[in-house]
Amino acid sequence: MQPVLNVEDIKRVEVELTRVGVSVSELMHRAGYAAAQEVLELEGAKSVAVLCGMGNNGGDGWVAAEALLARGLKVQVVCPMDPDQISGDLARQVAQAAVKAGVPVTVGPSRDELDEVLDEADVVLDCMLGTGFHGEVRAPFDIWIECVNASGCRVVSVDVPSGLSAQTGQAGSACVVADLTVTMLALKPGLLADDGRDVCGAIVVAPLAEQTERLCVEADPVAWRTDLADYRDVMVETSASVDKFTRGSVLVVGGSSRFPGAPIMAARAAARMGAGYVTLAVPQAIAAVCQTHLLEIPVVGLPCDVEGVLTADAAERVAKMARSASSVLVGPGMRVSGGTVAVVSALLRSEAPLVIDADGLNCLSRLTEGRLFDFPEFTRRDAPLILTPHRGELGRLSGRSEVPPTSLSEQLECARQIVWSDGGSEIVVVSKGSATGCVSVDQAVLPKPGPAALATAGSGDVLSGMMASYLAQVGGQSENLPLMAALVCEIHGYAGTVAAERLGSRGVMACDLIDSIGLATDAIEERAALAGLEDASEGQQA
Ligand SMILES: NC(=O)C1=CN([C@@H]2O[C@H](COP(=O)(O)OP(=O)(O)OC[C@H]3O[C@@H](n4cnc5c(N)ncnc54)[C@H](OP(=O)(O)O)[C@@H]3O)[C@@H](O)[C@H]2O)[C@@H](O)CC1
Ligand SMILES: [K+]
Repeated sequence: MQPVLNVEDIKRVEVELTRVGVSVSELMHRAGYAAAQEVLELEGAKSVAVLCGMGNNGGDGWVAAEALLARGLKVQVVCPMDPDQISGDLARQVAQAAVKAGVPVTVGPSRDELDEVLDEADVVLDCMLGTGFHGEVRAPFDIWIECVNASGCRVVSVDVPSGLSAQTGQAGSACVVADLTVTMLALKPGLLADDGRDVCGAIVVAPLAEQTERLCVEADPVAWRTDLADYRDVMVETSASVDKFTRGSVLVVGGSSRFPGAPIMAARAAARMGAGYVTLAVPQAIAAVCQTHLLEIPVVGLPCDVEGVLTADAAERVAKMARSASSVLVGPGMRVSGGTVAVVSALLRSEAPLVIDADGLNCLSRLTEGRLFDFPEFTRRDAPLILTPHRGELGRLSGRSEVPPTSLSEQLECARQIVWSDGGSEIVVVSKGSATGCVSVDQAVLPKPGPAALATAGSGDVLSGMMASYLAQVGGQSENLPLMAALVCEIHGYAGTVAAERLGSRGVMACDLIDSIGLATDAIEERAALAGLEDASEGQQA
C-alpha cells in the first residue's frame, strides 16, 4: 500500500528529511531531476516549455529545465518576473544557476507571446503552483493555465497540477489538466478525489530520499492507497468442498412500496457476489412483486403500514431471522419511520455481522440524533459493523447535516470520529465519494476508484449487497475488515468497467453492474494473486 499524507504532514516529512541530512536544496534538485526524467521518458519529447511560478514549485522547474537542456532537449522557461527578482532564496538561486547554464527565459510574456512559445513545444512542464497554492488563481497564471490547456501539448505537472488544491482536491476557476503528475515524497488526498481525479492524469510518486518511506509512515498517513497484491490476505478462500450454506447466508432487509427495486438489486448483488444463500425480507405489501423478480431468492413479507413501510412489529421478526444469517444488510429502499428505526435498532443490538446502507443509515442518524459516536448501542457492539454512507449520509451521522464533508480528507475525518468513538476494530465506515475511504480505527484504506459509469441510481444498493455477501463468505469477520471492504469496492468499480465495455460508458444501469460482478470478481482476484507473485519474485531478486 502507498501512504497518502495531508499537505501539512508532507511539510513535516520535509523538515524531518533536513534533520537526517537531506537539505531542502537537495530535495529541490532531486524533485527537478525526477520531473525531468519523466519528460525524458515521454516518447518523442524534443521541445519543452517549462512554466515556472515564484515559489519552490517554480524552483523545481528551473532545476528540471537545466537538466533537460543538458540532455539535449530544446528548452524554454517562462517566468512572470526576472529570475534575479524572485524573493525566495532557493528558487532564486536555482533560477540564476539555470540562466547561467544557458537556459533561455521568456519573462512576463503577453498571451500571444506565450502561445508562440507553446506552439514551438511538444511538452509543457507545469511548475507554476504547487502545495503553496491557496485561494483563486491570480494573474498571470489564470491566463497561462488557459493557454496551456488549449495548447494541445502533453502536460507534465510537478507535484500537483497548478490550480488544484493538493489537500482538498478542489480546482480553482483555472486549473491545469495534466497527462502526468509527478508528485513529491508521497500521494496527497487532493490528487485522488474530486477535481483531482479529472486533472492529474497518471500519477507518479517521486520519493526523493531513501528515508522518505520510513518518515512518511512515522508521519501517520491520513490513508493508504491499495495495490492489487494487498488484497490477497483478505480474499475468500476457494474450496471444492462447499455447499450453499458454507458459502455464507445473507439476509437483506429493506424496501418500501415507493422503492421496491433497491432491496431486489441488493439481494441479487449479494447472490452474484457468491453467497450461497440469500433471503430478502421486505414489507408484506411488496413481497409478491419482489418475488417475481427473484427466482433463486426467497422473499419474506414483514408487517408494514398503509404506505408499505415496515412497522415496529417487524423488528422482532428481523432480529430472529438475523440469528441464522452469516451477515445482514439493512437499509436499501426502506424509508425512515418509527418502524424502520425500530428495525435498525434491533439489528444494532443483535450479534449479527451487519452492513447498514442508505435509509438504514438515515434511521441510524434519527436514532442517535446525529451523534452516532456518542450512542451506547453503537459503541457497545462487538460484532462486525460496516456502514456505507455517501457524503450526505456521513454528514447526518456525524451531526453535520448542514455542512457535510466536501473533500476526501473531510470524509476521512468524519469517518474517524465515528470509528474512534467505539475504539474497536470491528467497525468500518466505507465513506463513499469521488474517492472512497474504508476507515477503521487501525487504518483508512483507499481502493482504486471505479469509472463514472458507477454514478447511477442503484449502484450503492449493489455495493451494499456485495459487501454483505463478502462478509458472509469470510464467516462474518475478517482480520482486516477495511481492506476487505476496499476489495469489495474495487470489484464493484471493476464491474462498472466490465459493464461499460459492453454497454458504453453512459449506458450502464445498476442491474448491469450486478450481471458483471462474477467476471469482475474473478478478474480482480486473479490479478491480485498475480501481482502478489510478481512482488514475491521481485523481493527474491532484490
Ligand atoms: N515538500 C517537499 O518536500 C518538497 C517540495 N518541493 C516543491 O515545493 C513546492 C511548494 O513550494 P512553496 O511552498 O514555495 O509553494 P508553491 O507551490 O511554489 O507556491 C507558492 C507561490 O505561489 C504563489 N501563489 C500562491 N497562491 C497563489 C494564487 N492563488 N495565485 C497566484 N499565485 C499564488 C505564492 O505567492 P504569494 O502568495 O506568496 O504572493 C508563491 O509565490 C511543492 O509543491 C514542490 O513542488 C520541492 O522543491 C522539494 C521537496
Ligand atoms: K504545478
